[in-house]
Amino acid sequence: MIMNEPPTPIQLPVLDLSQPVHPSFLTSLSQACEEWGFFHVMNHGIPQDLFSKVCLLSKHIFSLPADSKLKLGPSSSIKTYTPRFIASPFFESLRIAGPDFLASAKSSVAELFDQQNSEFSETLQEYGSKMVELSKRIVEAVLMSLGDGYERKFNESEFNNCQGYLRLVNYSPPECVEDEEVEGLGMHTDMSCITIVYQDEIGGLQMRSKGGEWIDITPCEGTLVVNIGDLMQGWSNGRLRSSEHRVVLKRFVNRLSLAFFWCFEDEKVVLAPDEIVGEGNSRIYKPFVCLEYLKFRESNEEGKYEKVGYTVKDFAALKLEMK
Ligand SMILES: O=C(O)CCC(=O)C(=O)O
Ligand SMILES: [Fe+2]
Repeated sequence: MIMNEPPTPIQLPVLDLSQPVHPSFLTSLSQACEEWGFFHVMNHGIPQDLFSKVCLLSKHIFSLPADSKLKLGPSSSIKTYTPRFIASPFFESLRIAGPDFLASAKSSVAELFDQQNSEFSETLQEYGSKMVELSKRIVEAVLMSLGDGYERKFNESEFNNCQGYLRLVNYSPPECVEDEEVEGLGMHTDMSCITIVYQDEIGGLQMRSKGGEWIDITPCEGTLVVNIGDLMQGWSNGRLRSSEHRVVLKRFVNRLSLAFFWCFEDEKVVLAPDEIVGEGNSRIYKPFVCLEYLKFRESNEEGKYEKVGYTVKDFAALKLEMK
């Protein structure tokens, strides 16, 4: 009998921020960004205690009664909360927007509690500002991986006005499920330049290969997951891949994640610089305004997360003339 070989586990590169990036590492980083659009980061400067604290505070918020949480959205003026049954039956999230994470957290907290809960706002402020610093360092490494000196050329000029927001996500445990695999968040690409994800020890995040195979991204203590988003795919003329991913849940198991999205400013015109396109290569996207793309995505995917098919390709791909 011929046994099928088990699939080779994918070893995504781990960017180690405690030391200068080695040229040989840049090769694996650029390969991973091109092939998978995913990699890990370690020695990122965010202490485990801070993750634990943010998770604990998030759990407390998600455990509040539904009518309290609904004061934060989706129909209220503040709109920071996405309840279950929008993205999926299991997914609920709270958004804290930068650059003033403190003010953003405070405005949600003020709706939820009679008294000021300054611990929540201050912790989220600390987490948000650390994530901003981390995002800048990661973008720098990604630019280095694209070519010698690109971080010096483009980091300031193109990425200086980026902004971040944080999504605290709670996945309720599926109970009676017929299928073995339950999607907590269906297949999608992120609208960001890069996304940095902390997932708890449960795991469940999966990336999709170019061939359509789902590959587990197993949690590893001390590392964070980084993925390339659509804005970066557009800006890099497709050299960096914004790959589809999803979250699968285990029966009876609750899952929590913290996703940080680092994005261009709304008014930015996203256009790959000539050097990034490279001589002799065709431009595959027309220039587009960041906010217009975000609006395009929002108008196409409300309540349809599991069916997401629209990406930067649908929005900005140039129809190449056949020769
Ligand atoms: O929950 C996760 O691990 C990932 C969430 C995600 O992909 C997203 O919010 O875009
Ligand atoms: Fe995502």
